Amino acid sequence: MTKLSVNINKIATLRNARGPHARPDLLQAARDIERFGAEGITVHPRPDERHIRYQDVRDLQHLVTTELNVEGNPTPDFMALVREVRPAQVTLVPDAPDALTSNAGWDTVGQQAYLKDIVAELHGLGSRVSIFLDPDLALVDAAAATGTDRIELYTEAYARQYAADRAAAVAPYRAAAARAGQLGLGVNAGHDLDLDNLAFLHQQLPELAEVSIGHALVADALYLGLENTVQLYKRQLR
Ligand SMILES: CC(=O)[C@@H](O)[C@H](O)COP(=O)(O)O
Ligand SMILES: NCC(=O)COP(=O)(O)O
Repeated sequence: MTKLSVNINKIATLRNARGPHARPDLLQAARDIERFGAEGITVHPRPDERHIRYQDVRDLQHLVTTELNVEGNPTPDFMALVREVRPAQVTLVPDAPDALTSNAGWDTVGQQAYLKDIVAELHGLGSRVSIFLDPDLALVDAAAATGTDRIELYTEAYARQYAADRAAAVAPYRAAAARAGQLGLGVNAGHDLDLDNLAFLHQQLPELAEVSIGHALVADALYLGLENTVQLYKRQLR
């Protein structure tokens, strides 16, 4: 079974347009998303706190009853936050502070020693660790050597190529997921997944443990409603 973790960054973006206590109520949205059937809540606090604020992560830790997945670059501030919150899963993403959104996976070959230390510290906190990376076999092999539990396949390239040639788009992801499975790594995926491209990825990657989806899901909810949208995404994963 592939779990759906809903990324609520964009709900925070809407709230922040009117200040920290404005509507929509982020915490209530997280509770409702779980009630509507999501199996996890994902947040990606960025250094400028333009959507998820560090305090949101602290608050969510007390109310999420499924799994809280906290994504980010393991800067000193991020590490201080996860030491305090001890999320069920930490997804390491090498994004620059000024990145509009995540735009690259880890170089697990060049940064293996660094990642190994971070993974060990996160394990000491009791968190499962996932490393965001492109679907490249050498990167998967090097990720395994860091001691990470999972990888998160960065699916922007898949999403971009999907309409033109979905078989070609998914091919490197199939190979990377299969290699991860052989190495005993769990496989997550995320970025730009939507109601068009999700079902095919799920069919093609039997190893897929979890997808984290935010931008498209929140945009769809404007038209379809949040409850209906969460259920439509879950249906793609059957
Ligand atoms: C890790 C990743 O793929 C991102 O998609 C992400 O968490 C979304 O971040 P933004 O909501 O800031 O674009
Ligand atoms: N890890 C990916 C994620 O959380 C959501 O990405 P997106 O659906 O907002 O592109």
